[in-house]
Amino acid sequence: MTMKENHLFEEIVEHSVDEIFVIDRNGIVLYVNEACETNYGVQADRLIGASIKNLEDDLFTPSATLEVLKRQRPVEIMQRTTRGKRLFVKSRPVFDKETGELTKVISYARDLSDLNELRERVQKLEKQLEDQSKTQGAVFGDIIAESDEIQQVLKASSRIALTDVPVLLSGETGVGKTLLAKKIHSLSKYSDGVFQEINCAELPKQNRQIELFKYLEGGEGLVELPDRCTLLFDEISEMPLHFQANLLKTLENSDKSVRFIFSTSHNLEEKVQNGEFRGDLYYRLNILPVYIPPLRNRKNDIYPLANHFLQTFNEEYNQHKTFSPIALNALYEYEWRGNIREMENLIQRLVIMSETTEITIDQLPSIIKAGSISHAETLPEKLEQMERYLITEAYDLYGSSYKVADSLGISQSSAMRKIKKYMKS
Ligand SMILES: Nc1ncnc2c1ncn2[C@@H]1O[C@H](COP(=O)(O)OP(=O)(O)OP(=O)(O)O)[C@@H](O)[C@H]1O
Repeated sequence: MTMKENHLFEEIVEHSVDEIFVIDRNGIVLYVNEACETNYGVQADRLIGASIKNLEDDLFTPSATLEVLKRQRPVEIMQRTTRGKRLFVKSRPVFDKETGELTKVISYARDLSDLNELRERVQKLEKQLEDQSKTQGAVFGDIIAESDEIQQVLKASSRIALTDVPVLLSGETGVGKTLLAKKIHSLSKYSDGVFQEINCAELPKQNRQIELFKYLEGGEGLVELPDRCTLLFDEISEMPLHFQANLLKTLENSDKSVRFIFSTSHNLEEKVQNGEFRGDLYYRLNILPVYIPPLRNRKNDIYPLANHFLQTFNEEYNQHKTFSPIALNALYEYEWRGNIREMENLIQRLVIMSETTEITIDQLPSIIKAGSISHAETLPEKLEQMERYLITEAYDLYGSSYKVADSLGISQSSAMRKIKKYMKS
């Protein structure tokens, strides 16, 4: 080895992150590199010449080197230092080639404290995630519920699910009343029975449902219900008046083997005032009312829902579509009169029909494009909308906060802040 090579070699060993520790056959320290300072808080030259027996317990425990001296073979152990480090130590004996006697023990120690800490943190996070998905899985399942409004609805529903009292779900068309009814069924003691939907507007036309009704009334019907079941009377306000009388009787005589859920997208109270709905039935149904707000009043759900449907239809049609930020922003601004159903149908159509991987604003229906900066009322609202539009458009175009800052003449940190504000997804 040349002088230069020797020097290089020394440097490598000296600066190795792993500690290198060498003792002779009597357990006297011959060499230790500078990693020992971090592991034990003692400088290397104070250790050289010391006996390993004296160092054990004072600096670390147990000693891998002593084990090697005893057993004359390689040893791997976890060691704890008095500085609180956890070291993984590999110790190897070195034998004299001629006599075969042990001459030295070389040990390599790797500090695993950080790794352990990291592992503990990961384990903790995994546990948190598991707990979270357990509660969400149990209560929310596949219902997207980012907004406080819908979380309140879900909380109330999971309490309601534990009772057998009739429930009245109200909200505009497509807000998720049927989905929620199914959720209540799945969380209730009726979940092992069937969930049956009855469309009240269609009632006079459907013989099977009339038969079901006869059965519920206690008459002899062709339909038999299982021991326990949930019946969802969809659009209850559309039920003809003569059926309403039957329903009232059924509810009064119910033996609790059936869970009744009613849904309406109309104002039942108004219908009562107009004489189109029986008041006595209304009060009977309205014991546990649950109102699901329209999507435009719970904007926090828009991005998660859009992403959820994009993912679902991407999987279904084996696609990898994404939304351009500005298209996503237009979905955010839109009024969604048809609520979640409208969004679901639109995204399904876009995933199937879009010819590009990225779905851009010009592929959206013109009503959505047009609305994207229109309905702000006050000056601050209008300014914010304009800013949202400009930021998302610039980001859409350039894809970097630096270029957005440059093109709009603002600082990069301000561009960054605004991108985060307007483009959370
Ligand atoms: N929070 C949600 N997360 C995921 N999907 C949802 C959510 N809410 C509704 N949906 C979906 O939107 C569609 C419409 O929902 P649903 O049929 O339950 O609405 P509805 O209020 O019963 O409508 P209608 O009054 O017209 O009967 C369904 O495909 C449903 O799965």
